[in-house]
Amino acid sequence: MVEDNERDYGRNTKKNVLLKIVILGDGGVGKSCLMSRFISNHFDDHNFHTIGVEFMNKTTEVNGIQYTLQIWDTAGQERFKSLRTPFYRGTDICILAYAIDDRSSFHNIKMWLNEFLHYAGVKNGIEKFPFIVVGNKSDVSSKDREVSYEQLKQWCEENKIATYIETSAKTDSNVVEAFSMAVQRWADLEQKAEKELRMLHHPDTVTLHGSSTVSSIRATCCSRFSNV
Ligand SMILES: Nc1nc2c(ncn2[C@@H]2O[C@H](COP(=O)(O)OP(=O)(O)OP(=O)(O)O)[C@@H](O)[C@H]2O)c(=O)[nH]1
Repeated sequence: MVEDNERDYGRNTKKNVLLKIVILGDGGVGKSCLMSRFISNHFDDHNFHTIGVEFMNKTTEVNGIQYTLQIWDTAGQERFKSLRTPFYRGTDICILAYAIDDRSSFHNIKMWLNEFLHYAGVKNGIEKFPFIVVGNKSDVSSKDREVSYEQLKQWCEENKIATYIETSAKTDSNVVEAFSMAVQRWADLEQKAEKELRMLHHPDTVTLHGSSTVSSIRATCCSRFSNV
């Protein structure tokens, strides 16, 4: 995560959490359009390919916590690989995008996942990193659809990715929801990691049968204080 002096996750909801998000996927699936729909609620029917990377910031609130999202739109074309991969390090959330009317972009999600894992240096396992798979262009007619929602769901289950959604940058369907889901997933995993860390440093606080971690910690604190 990008360091932020104001950060105080989980305690003071008025403070700001800064998160770096990268959007990966084949050229033409709509990564730039997803970013501009989310940032400025704008859709441009252009056909320019991104070269290298571009990033933009947006402040948003999820579950009462304020986040500044630094969103990195990357070039999906193979020839730009060396320009985009150096920017993967330090990423907090990875959006893997495909277009629902383009089967090959869906099959390539695995390649994008592996490229990200390699260059971002993610070592803790896929299930511990906040990935979200986004099937864009959900506005296309059913005769043009080449990937079903069921296939998306199944692929994510097989690949241990808990968060997925279909969007349309064109009609503004589920775009804000996709980013909110991604942030929520990050927050859930962060909370889980903090809990694990607490357990590691205070192993004596979690072994009381039938009591929650919080009450176990409280119980330990009280007995320590009462000994003073
Ligand atoms: N029907 C439809 N078209 C879309 C949608 N999102 C993007 N497009 C179109 O898809 C084309 C490619 O969109 P981009 O956002 O440039 O795609 P990209 O993934 O950023 O492509 P690269 O920069 O080459 O990696 C453009 O012509 C967009 O207008 C969508 O939700 N629905």
